[in-house]
Amino acid sequence: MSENYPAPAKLNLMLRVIDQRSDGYHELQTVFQFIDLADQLQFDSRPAGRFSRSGGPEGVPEANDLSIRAAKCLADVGGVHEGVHIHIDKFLPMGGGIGGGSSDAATTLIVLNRLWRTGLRREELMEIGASLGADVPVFIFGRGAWAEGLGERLQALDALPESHYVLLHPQVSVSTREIFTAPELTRHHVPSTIGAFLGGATENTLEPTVCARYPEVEHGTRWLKNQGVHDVRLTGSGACVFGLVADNISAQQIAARVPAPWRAWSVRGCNRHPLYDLAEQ
Ligand SMILES: C[C@](O)(CO)[C@H](O)COP(=O)(O)OP(=O)(O)OC[C@H]1O[C@@H](n2ccc(N)nc2=O)[C@H](O)[C@@H]1O
Ligand SMILES: Nc1ncnc2c1ncn2[C@@H]1O[C@H](COP(=O)(O)OP(=O)(O)OP(=O)(O)O)[C@@H](O)[C@H]1O
Repeated sequence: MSENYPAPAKLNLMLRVIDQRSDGYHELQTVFQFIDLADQLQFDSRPAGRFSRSGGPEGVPEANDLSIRAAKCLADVGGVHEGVHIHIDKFLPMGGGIGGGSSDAATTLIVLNRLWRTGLRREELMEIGASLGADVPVFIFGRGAWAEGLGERLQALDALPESHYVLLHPQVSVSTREIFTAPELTRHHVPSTIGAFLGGATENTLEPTVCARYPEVEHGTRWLKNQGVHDVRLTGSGACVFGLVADNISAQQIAARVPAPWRAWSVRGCNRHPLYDLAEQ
């Protein structure tokens, strides 16, 4: 039986859209923190040119899976004459704003770089990651971070409180692309600072657009607030919302009360990716 490798989710503890570039992408400021909720991946060697997947996200064809795309990119860049079978035990909701697909891709790059002995440095893996999606590089960077640009200019924040959160998925899937292309989205905000974030400026400026288009997200936010959860906000482009609680027990009690079909978890912030040392050369 092959080894299990985690692909943890992330939260955006704040997110601010600063500007729109001429190619349509948006300049952001955001704070990333990992959480202890993860997909689990297994890798089995296959002959050159053979790439396959089992398990994994429902409705995503094998060839489009970000983990398979990541494996193929690494094989190309590294001149690898091997294939791989990837099994994904999927626990992270899709279109949840917690970076499930991106994290699967990052774990694939980190693990295959070892198994295939491609010997790429962390920065090189991050570059491959950036070609797959804006959220991939931070999972390879492996530390809680302040991010700018599309999320690729990263500054480690190792002293973020590793708080307990309740994370709620209101059973809708939000397309990141839909939110960023929405005509009503406010695209220009005055840049913030790490100091302002640490002082409590934790707004996600995508939230009004997401809540207007997906009322379930607003209902989920209200439900968490009614349970006494503090500082409730959207992560990424949603659909998940999360907020602070004092400890694991309170988080579990609140999560257990969540009305179906919503789902909720007691999670804890982590400033280090569980595979951080595996990516270090
Ligand atoms: C919202 C965040 O989750 C915050 O961490 C990320 O910025 C989104 O990262 P992601 O899901 O990896 O997004 P990508 O797959 O790279 O982009 C999906 C689509 O969102 C839009 N997009 C994404 C990121 C960005 N900074 N500006 C954009 O305009 C683009 O239309 C793009 O086609
Ligand atoms: N292994 C994978 N797991 C999940 N989604 C995948 C995967 N591979 C490709 N995808 C595609 O990526 C899309 C985004 O999925 P993901 O779970 O990363 O969303 P998200 O949590 O909203 O991400 P983000 O916060 O990065 O916007 C899915 O709708 C799916 O089509």
